[in-house]
Formats: sequence, C-alpha cells, structure tokens
Amino acid sequence: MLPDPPPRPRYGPYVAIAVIVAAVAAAFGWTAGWLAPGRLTPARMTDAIEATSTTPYPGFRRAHAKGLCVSGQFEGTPAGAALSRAGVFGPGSVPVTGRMSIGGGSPYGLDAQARVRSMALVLRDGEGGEWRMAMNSFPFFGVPSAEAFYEQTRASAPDPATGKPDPERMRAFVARYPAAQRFAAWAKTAPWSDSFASTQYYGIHAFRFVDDGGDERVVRWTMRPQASFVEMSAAQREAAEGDYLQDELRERLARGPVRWDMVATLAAAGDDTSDPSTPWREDREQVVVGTVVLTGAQDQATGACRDLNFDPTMVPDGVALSDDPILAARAAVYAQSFDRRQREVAHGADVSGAVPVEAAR
Ligand code: HEM
Repeated sequence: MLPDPPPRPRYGPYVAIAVIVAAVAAAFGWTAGWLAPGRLTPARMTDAIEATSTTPYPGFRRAHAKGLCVSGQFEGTPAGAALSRAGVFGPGSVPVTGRMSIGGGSPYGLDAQARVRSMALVLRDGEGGEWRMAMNSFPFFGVPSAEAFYEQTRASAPDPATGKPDPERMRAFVARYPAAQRFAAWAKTAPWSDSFASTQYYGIHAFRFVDDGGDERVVRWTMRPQASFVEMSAAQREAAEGDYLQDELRERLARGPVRWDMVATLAAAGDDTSDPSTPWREDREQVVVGTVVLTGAQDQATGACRDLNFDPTMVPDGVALSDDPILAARAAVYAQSFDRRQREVAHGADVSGAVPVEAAR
C-alpha cells in the first residue's frame, strides 16, 4: 500500500481573507479620497473650509462658528397638518432647541458686519420624530453644486503672501457662475436688518411634505419674522459692539418671546427642485404652517446647542428630502466638522468664546 500523499497546503482561506481585507481597505481609501486625489470628499471640503481662517479655532464649528443657543417652542397650524403628517404640525406645541449664528469660521467675528445670519433648529415631536434645519438669511444659494461651493471656498482662502483672499481668483470664480453673480448682487443691495429677530431665514433647498394619505407637495420654507423690519445703516453697523446681535437678542428675549412664522412655498410644475441657487417665482402659493416662538438664550459654550449637529437631512416622517444633491453633501461635511470639534472639546479645547487679546484688536 502506498503512503498517503503529504497534505497540500490550503491557501484558499488565506487568499479569501486577503481579498476581503484588501476590499475593505480599498473601500476606506475610496471614501477617504486617498485613491482619487482629485475627488471631492467630506474631509477635503472641511479642510478647505478650515483653510479660509488664518488661525484654527479648535472646538468650534468650522462654519458659523459664532452664535448662541436658543430655546422655545414650535406651534403647528391646521394648514401645516393638512400638508404634512409630521407630528410637529399637530395640535399644541413641541419644544425647540436652536442656535442663532453669523456666517464665518471665527468665533470672534463682528456680529453687525456679518452679511449672513442664521437660524438652526431641532423640533422634537415627543414620539421620536426629530426635524433638524439650518437656515440662512439669503434667499437662494450662491452656488449650484457642492463642487462649486468647494471652488468658492478655495477662492476665499487667504493668500499666504498677503493674508487676504486673492481678488483675482474670486473674480474668476464669480465670472464662471451666474448664481454667484446673483448672490453678489443680493449681498450688495439687500437692506440689513437691525436684529436676529427681524431677519428672515430661508431653508433654501426643496423638500417634500407628505400628508396622511401619502400625497406629496414639493416645498421650500422660510422663517418670516413677526418683529418689524428696521434697517441698520452702514454707519450703525460700523459703530455697533462686536456682540451686538447676541446682546440685542438676549435683551429682546428678556422682554418677551420672539416669533417667526414658518411659511411653506409650494412648487409649481417645472420649478427646479434640485438646484438651490435657482429662486422660484415670487407668485407661488404660500402657506403658514407654524410659528417658532423663542423664549430663552444660552451661551453656546454651555448651552444645549453646542453638541448638536443641525444636519438638514434629519427629517421626521411627513417630511422627505428632494433630489437636491447638496443636501447629502451638507450632511457629510457637517458630520466631519462635528467629529472634529467634538474630538477637540474632548481633548480640552476652550470653547468659552472669550475674545483673545489678538482677536479683539
Ligand atoms: C455644500 C454646501 C455647504 C457646506 C459644505 C456647508 C458647511 C457647513 C459646516 C462645515 C458647518 C458647521 C457644522 C457643525 O460643525 O455643526 C455649517 C453650519 C451651518 N450651515 Fe452650512 N454648508 C453648506 C450649505 C449651507 C446652506 C445651503 C445653508 C442654508 C440653507 C447652510 C446653513 C448653515 C447654518 C445655519 C449652519 C450653522 C448650524 C449651527 O448653528 O450649528 N449651509 N455649514
């Protein structure tokens, strides 16, 4: 009888494991952008946003770094409930946690000189439904895509030679994008209001409201202030204290609640739902779907808004995203910014917002 042949080495399982490990590494590499150096990733977008500040500000949001937490409630209307089955439109009110901020990467920006002011909210319906929004004071976005936003961000970064953005680069960017030209015209001519409270905030993107029967309407919404508009002149803005908007809002809230009506504009056939830089016609039907009532403000260093990511893709049942691809880009970049700042806070970053001497000059 012949002896048994020596056992053949079994490489199969090792090869399978190596293939799986390589596939996972490739997937990570692709996601991180290492395999395609030119591809826009959330990390690259966040790096570009960071590079627009001359100094890093650990622990703070990479955009809209200066703000204050606010709290209050949201009261839905029957007209809102008819358009969307979201719990927040039901009878009564739901709690609001929010943040009012100014655009820019510095937590020491001058309030009255910030062209962009913002409102971010979380509405919780008490039954697990949560609606996060982050809105700005401009009526349409200045770029048609995330890639264009990246180009704009890179064009706004300070030139190492001068410490200021290169005006030629910005001019070239604006020349390429009609939306950027529309935005520049808005920024130059739109009157400035005198308060966070008298400013209108725009959700900008299209979303879908879904009613009880499953019917859908495409909407864009705004928060329309109940406080009357009072214009602030260039001279007044120049003379205002650095924390003017925050101080004024706190004083107003000490006197009583501050309100905005949430107004849904209903799309008509043919309205662009995927490009937030394309305004809809002004005569579209509008419906008041609720009212935001703010009653309190807290420092952002200690308030409930600090550890929140106002990711606009977090919507409750009854609200759905549109085909606007910038929404997904925002979700990915906000997560990056949130991760970075939370890690820095965990490592002891001082987010008290006290103005350092060099920033105050
Ligand atoms: C590609 C487009 C955009 C990018 C990459 C971007 C990026 C960012 C980042 C990195 C943050 C900080 C997030 C955090 O740390 O929690 C932020 C905050 C914010 N963004 Fe955007 N953004 C974009 C578009 C928009 C648009 C269209 C709006 C208005 C409709 C908007 C409104 C806001 C507001 C209000 C905040 C402050 C939210 C808060 O108080 O936490 N952004 N953005």
